[in-house]
Amino acid sequence: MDVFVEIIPGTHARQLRVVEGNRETRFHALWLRERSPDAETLDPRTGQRLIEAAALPQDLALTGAACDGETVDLTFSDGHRARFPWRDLHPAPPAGAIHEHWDASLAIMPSADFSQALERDDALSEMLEGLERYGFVKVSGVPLTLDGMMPLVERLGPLRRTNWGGIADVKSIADAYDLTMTQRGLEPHTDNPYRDPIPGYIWLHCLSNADSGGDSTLTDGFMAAKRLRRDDPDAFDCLTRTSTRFRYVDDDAHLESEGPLIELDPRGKVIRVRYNNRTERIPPLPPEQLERYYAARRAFFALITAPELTLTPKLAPGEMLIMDNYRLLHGRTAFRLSQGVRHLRQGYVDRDTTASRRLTLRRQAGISLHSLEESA
Ligand SMILES: C[N+](C)(C)CCCC[C@H](N)C(=O)O
Ligand SMILES: O=C(O)CCC(=O)C(=O)O
Repeated sequence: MDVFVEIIPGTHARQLRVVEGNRETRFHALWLRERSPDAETLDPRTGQRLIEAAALPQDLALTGAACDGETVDLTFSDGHRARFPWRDLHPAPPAGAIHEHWDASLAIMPSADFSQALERDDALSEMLEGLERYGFVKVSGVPLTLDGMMPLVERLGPLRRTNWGGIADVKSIADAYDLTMTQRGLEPHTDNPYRDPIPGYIWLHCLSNADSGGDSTLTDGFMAAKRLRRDDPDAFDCLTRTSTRFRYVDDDAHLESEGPLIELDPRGKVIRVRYNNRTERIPPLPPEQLERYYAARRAFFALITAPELTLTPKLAPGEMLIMDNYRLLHGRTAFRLSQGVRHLRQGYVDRDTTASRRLTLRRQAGISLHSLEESA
């Protein structure tokens, strides 16, 4: 296979081309200089940068480039010499989209076994990769104790505490201070968009369910957003540009936050959905804007409640859903208790905590992080 590097002509020697067969990657001279893998540039122990990247000369250029198939040897106009392992400048092509968007036809629900994930790193890794790919995972065999989920939470890192404490009850009670504590159905929603930051992952553990009703509903918000973008681009545009507000108030707390129902990154990729009818308080925008917003929200609501996009698992005692709260909408059907009690427990875990465990498990298993890093 033909392998070579060259300083690209006509770029003031500020770009490098790395070629292997018919695959080529281009690099900026400053990018290469600030990542030079040597002990003056990057601290050998932490990998953190020692030089100030923003203070490098803006016109820094490459003065030499060679490759022997193993190492790329570069020199720069500031006299620096950098040697990169070839594969660091030529990562394997990205392994494809890590997110798989789904609808009601999803054949196999991502699932995990509590004690296996607790005891075996490969099972925990599989659980977290499934969670990343599909936005949720159903865990079986969770102990039927109040904090039964806790040992598995602790495999990842800290539980996020809130004004409701650590792991909290979701149970109907006479004097409900939140509508989740009634026997009402709950529309598909994301949790707590009135917090900042919004909880990353929801862990919802069933201790007992109602005989009739109380089924869970799950919708892939990224799939719904994709459909909206395709079928009603004007509505999509409106929901990505209108910042709405959410509010939760009880005797001890006043929580408020705002953001769009569909949030994009600077490249236009959907990175988060928010939806919580019970607590949304859209500001009094000019009526023309609201007119458009209400039509768009209605179109989005039709999608997140569409049976062809919705899964309806019913949690049995000892089952638990872990859900990506930036992607998934969850809800439940109404129930009526003639006897017994429907008792769920819920906890939150942050996104960085969850991602960190997934990535360290990958590293342990020797799966390259390279393409992830470079595409990030
Ligand atoms: C029952 N307790 C108050 C502890 C939790 C309430 C859960 C949060 C709510 N379902 C939401 O829509 O964000
Ligand atoms: O009761 C349920 O099944 C779900 C509760 C819920 O959606 C919530 O607490 O956010």
